[in-house]
Amino acid sequence: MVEQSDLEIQALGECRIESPLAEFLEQRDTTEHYVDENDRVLFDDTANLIAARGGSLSDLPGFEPSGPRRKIFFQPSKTRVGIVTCGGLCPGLNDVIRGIVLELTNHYGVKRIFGFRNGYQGFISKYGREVTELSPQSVRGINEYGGTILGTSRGEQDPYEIVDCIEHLSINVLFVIGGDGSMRGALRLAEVVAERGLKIAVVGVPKTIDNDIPYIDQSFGFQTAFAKATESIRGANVEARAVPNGVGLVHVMGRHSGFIACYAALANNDADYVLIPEVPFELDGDNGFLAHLRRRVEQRGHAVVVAAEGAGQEFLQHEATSHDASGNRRLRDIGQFLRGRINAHFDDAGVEVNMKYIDPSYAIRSVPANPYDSVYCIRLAHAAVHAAMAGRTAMVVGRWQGRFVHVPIALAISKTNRVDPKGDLWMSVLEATGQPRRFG
Ligand SMILES: Nc1ncnc2c1ncn2[C@@H]1O[C@H](COP(=O)(O)OP(=O)(O)O)[C@@H](O)[C@H]1O
Ligand SMILES: O=P(O)(O)OC[C@H]1O[C@](O)(COP(=O)(O)O)[C@@H](O)[C@@H]1O
Ligand SMILES: [Mg+2]
Repeated sequence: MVEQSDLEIQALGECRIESPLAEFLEQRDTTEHYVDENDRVLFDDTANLIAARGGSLSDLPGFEPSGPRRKIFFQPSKTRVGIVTCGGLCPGLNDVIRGIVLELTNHYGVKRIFGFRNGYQGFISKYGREVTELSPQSVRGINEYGGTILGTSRGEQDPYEIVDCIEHLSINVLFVIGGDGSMRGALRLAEVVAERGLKIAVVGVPKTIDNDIPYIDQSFGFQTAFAKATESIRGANVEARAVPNGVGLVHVMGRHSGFIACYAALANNDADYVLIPEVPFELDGDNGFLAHLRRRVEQRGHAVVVAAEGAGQEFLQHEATSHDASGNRRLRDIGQFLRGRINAHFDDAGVEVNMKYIDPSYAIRSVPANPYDSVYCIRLAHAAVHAAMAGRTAMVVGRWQGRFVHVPIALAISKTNRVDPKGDLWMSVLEATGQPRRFG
C-alpha cells in the first residue's frame, strides 16, 4: 500500500527568492479548480479506500500539487538549464521541449537553455554530440512535427560522466523527458548529484506510448497513438467485411501493457477480440481462441482481432531471446505468429478464410501530438518548470485525480502500469467485443 513516505518530494533547499509568477497567485487558496501549494492531492479517491486507511484526516497520504510557487529556489537570471529526450519516440516530445523553453524564458527570465542530443549519449564525450542552445526562436513551430528535435537513443551511459558534463556546463536544472528506463537513469543522476553535494534539480516528464508508467494518470502522446491505431482497426474492419470469411488482424505496440490495444479497440467498437499481455489465453481446443474465432466468422461472415505486441509471448518461447541496448527484451512477433496459426486452423477445419493483416508499428508513435495531447504536454511542461525552479528534484510531473502533481521518481518506477484484468477498462473491452472472459 502506498504511504505518505512514498509520496514525499525531495527539495534542494529552502525557497527564498520571490517568484516572478507570485503575482499570479495573490491570495489564492484551494478550490475545485486549483490546489494551493500548501495543500495535498489525496492518493485515495473512494469512501472505502479512505475508510480502509483508518486514522485521522491528516494521516491520509497525498501528493504535492504542482504549479507555480510564491517563492522559488533558483535565481532565474543565473539559472542554466539542460533538456534531454531518451527512449522510444512518442507524440508530443517537441511540444514538451517547446513548452519548457517558453515557460523558462518568458515567465522566469532564464537565459541559457541547452539541448543534449540523442538521449544520454549527448553528455558523453566519446559520441561527440553537439550541445545546442535552445531559445523561443529555435523551438518555434517544432510542435507541428513528430519525433524530437533533440533526437533520442537507447543504451546505458555512465551517470558519473553525465554529471561531470552537467557540472562542466554549470547546469542547475536538468529536464529528462523519457520512459521508465530514462527515469531509472534520471534517478541515478539525482543520486550522483546528491553524493557530490551539488544543488542540481533533476525533473522528469514521463513519456511512454505504452502508458506503462504508474501514478501519472495517462502518459502524454498516448491518446494520439491509440487514435492512430484506431485507423488501422477501421481499415481491418472494412477489409474483413468486404470479403467472404474475412479476418482483420491488427498488431499494435504495447510491450508489457495492452492499453493501446484496449483503447484503440474501444474507440470504434469494431473489434471482436482484443489480446493483451495481461490476460493469457489458450489458442487450441474447443474453447480456445482459434475455434472461437472460426465459429464467429462462420456465424457473422467476418471478425476483427487486435493484438498487443506483448500478448501471447508464451507461445513463442522457443525463439531466441535478445535485448535492445537499454536491456529491454525484444519481443517475438505475435502478429505474424497469429496470422499463420489462424490461416492454418481454418485450413485444417476446411473453412475458407481471407486474412487481412495490418501492423501500423512505428506509424502510431512518430506523428505529431493531437490537440488534446498538445494541451496535456504544455501543462506538464509548465508543471515541470515550476517544480524545478522551486528546487524540487528526483521527481516527475503527472496527473492524479485530474490534478497536476509531483510524483517521486522512485514511486514512478516502482512498478509497471498494466491493464487490470479485474478493472473496469478490461470490463469495457469484454462488453464491447463480446469475447469470453477466458479462452480455454
Ligand atoms: N536502470 C537504469 N539505470 C540507468 N539508466 C537506465 C536504466 N534503464 C534504462 N536506462 C537508460 O535510459 C535511457 C532510455 O531507456 P529505454 O529503456 O531505452 O527507454 P524508455 O526511457 O523509453 O523506457 C537509455 O539510455 C537507457 O540506457
Ligand atoms: O524499436 P524500438 O524503437 O526500440 O522500440 C520499440 C518499443 O518502444 C515502444 O514504442 C515504447 O517503449 P518505451 O517507451 O519504453 O521506449 C514499445 O511499445 C515498443 O515495444
Ligand atoms: Mg521503457
